[in-house]
This record gives sequence, structure tokens and C-alpha cells, in this order.
Amino acid sequence: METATAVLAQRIGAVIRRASKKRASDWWYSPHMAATSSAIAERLPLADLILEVRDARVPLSSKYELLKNFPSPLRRIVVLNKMDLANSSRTKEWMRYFELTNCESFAVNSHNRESIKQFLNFLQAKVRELKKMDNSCSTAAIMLVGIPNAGKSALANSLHNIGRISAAEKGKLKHAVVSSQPCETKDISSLKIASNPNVYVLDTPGVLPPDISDFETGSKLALIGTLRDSLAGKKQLAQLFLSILDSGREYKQWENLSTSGSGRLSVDFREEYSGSSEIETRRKRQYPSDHTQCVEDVTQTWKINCEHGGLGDCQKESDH
Ligand SMILES: Nc1nc2c(ncn2[C@@H]2O[C@H](COP(=O)(O)OP(=O)(O)OP(=O)(O)O)[C@@H](O)[C@H]2O)c(=O)[nH]1
Repeated sequence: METATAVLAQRIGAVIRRASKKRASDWWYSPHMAATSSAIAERLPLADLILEVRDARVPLSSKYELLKNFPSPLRRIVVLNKMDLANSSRTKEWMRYFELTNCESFAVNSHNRESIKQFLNFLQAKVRELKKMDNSCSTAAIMLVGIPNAGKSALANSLHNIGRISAAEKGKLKHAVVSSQPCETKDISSLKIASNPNVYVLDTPGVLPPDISDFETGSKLALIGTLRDSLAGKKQLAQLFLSILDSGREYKQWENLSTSGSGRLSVDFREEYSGSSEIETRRKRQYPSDHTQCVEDVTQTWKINCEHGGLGDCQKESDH
């Protein structure tokens, strides 16, 4: 089964790579996406804080290429969004990993009030710290950037809705568009999230890397919904998903899925994926140190959300 999974992932990855190389679809790095990415790049240096929104299930594959050469780690925070879809202990390991790489990170569930409140407190403290360093008390701008469908608009709306601003201010602004389909945010928009000092978040359209040549990254992004289903094919994605589930240690629990109501299953596929020689080689290349090897042991955990009696969400929280 591990071979079947690796073969399927490779097949999907190859389709994604071809599409990205040929710019085959009308939305992959379309003129609009290219223009957006320039507009974001121009504004990045002006932001007080940059929140790089990643998917907590694939914290490495969902990185935002535009920030690759961004100079100041002080002003950049990796937000591991959709933490409710990832295994919490793995997310903690990823946060330790980011800490070791000198990068601040914060895990959040954009649909959860408590999680957003904690994040708001963290952001306000951060803004105060930065303003003190700059000796300024002016309005602060926080820029949300990330790949498509990472949850930037959902996060912006929640910060705005729960933020400490007056009721009148909440009613004034149009909310950001949230959709289960990628690339629905078309423009950069601003939402107020705090007063004294005033803090605004800038929601930006999702931007894909100009090409995705790595098979594993491509198949992961296709599976979490960063790319339109039509690109890799729904059937192929379902096959990959099922092949991974089928090879899980707890696959027998699948027999109970249809009657399990709103329960959640967590299936660990560590051995299966780590058995793939290509992936294993890549891991060794990328993570030479003891610690990072330990992070690599985070490997494959998927959750099956059985709400509504079906396969609601499939999640994988490891990467590479
Ligand atoms: N479970 C869960 N779903 C989330 C979370 N955040 C966002 N979503 C969902 O993820 C999907 C994408 O969210 P958006 O906010 O539209 O994503 P985006 O990054 O703005 O997308 P683009 O327009 O492609 O840039 C929507 O279906 C959201 O409801 C989260 O923390 N947990």
C-alpha cells in the first residue's frame, strides 16, 4: 500500500508540475495573480507585521514563496491556521521546529472565538512591542499573506469581528470573502481589529509559487484544496486519500464510519509514508540535524472528520 500511495502522489504531483510549467490553467499564476503578487511585494516593506498564513496540516508545503527573501524575521510570524484539522501534539512540534529556526509561530483556529481572542492578545502585545521599538504610536498595519485557501480571509474576518473596536466600526466595513474554493479573494482589503493604537489587517489574495516542481508538495497542496480539484482530478485525489487511509494502522475503524455520527477518527500513517524511499531521501537531505529528524518523525497523521456521516475533511499534519 505504501507503494500505491507513493505512486499516486507522484502521478498527481507530475500533473501539477506540468500544469505549473505550462501555466496550463487560466488561474495558475494568471496575469491577475502575477499582478497581485507584485502589489503584495510592494506593500510588504510597509507593513508593521507580516502574518504568513500556512495550513497547520502541511506547515512546510504551504509556505509562501514571496517571503523567501524577506529580510526581517522580527516582523514575520508564521500562523498555523486550521489547527483544528491537525493533530495538536504534532502542531506543537512544528512550533518548536519554527522556534529553533528562529521564526515565531502561532497556531490558530479561525473559526474558534477563544483561539481568535488569544491570537488578538498576542498580536496586540506584538504591535505594542514593535511600536515601542520604533518609538511610534501611529496606526499599525498587519499584512496577511499566504497560498490560496489557507484561511486568510476567514482569519481577517474573525479578528475584525472579535477585535476590540466599537460596534459602529464593525458594521462599516465589508467583510472579506471566505470560500471553500481557492483564489476567491481578488483584492487587497483592510479590516480594523483594534483601537489605541488602531490596528488594521490587510487581507490579500492567495498566491501560488510560479511553479511547483516537487511531486510531494504538489500532491499535498492538491489534497488540502489549495489547487482546484479539476487540476489533479477529483477521482485521483480520492484514490490518493483512500490509499493513505487504507494503509493506516487503524483502517479497520473505517467499517464503523457510516454509523459513527459526529465522532472523529485520528489515523497515524507514519510508517506508511515514511516507507517511501523518495520521500525518505528527501527528508534526510532537508533535515540533517537530530532535532529536525525528530520533527520529521512527526510525519503522517490524518484525521477523518466523520461529521454528517461522511468524509468531511481529511487532514494530514505533517510535511516532508
Ligand atoms: N476548519 C477550519 N477551516 C477553516 C479555518 N480557516 C479557514 N477555514 C476554511 O478554509 C476555507 C478557505 O478559507 P478562506 O478564508 O476563503 O481562505 P483564503 O486564504 O482567503 O483563500 P484565497 O481566496 O484563495 O486566498 C473556507 O472554507 C474556510 O471556512 C480554520 O481555522 N479551520
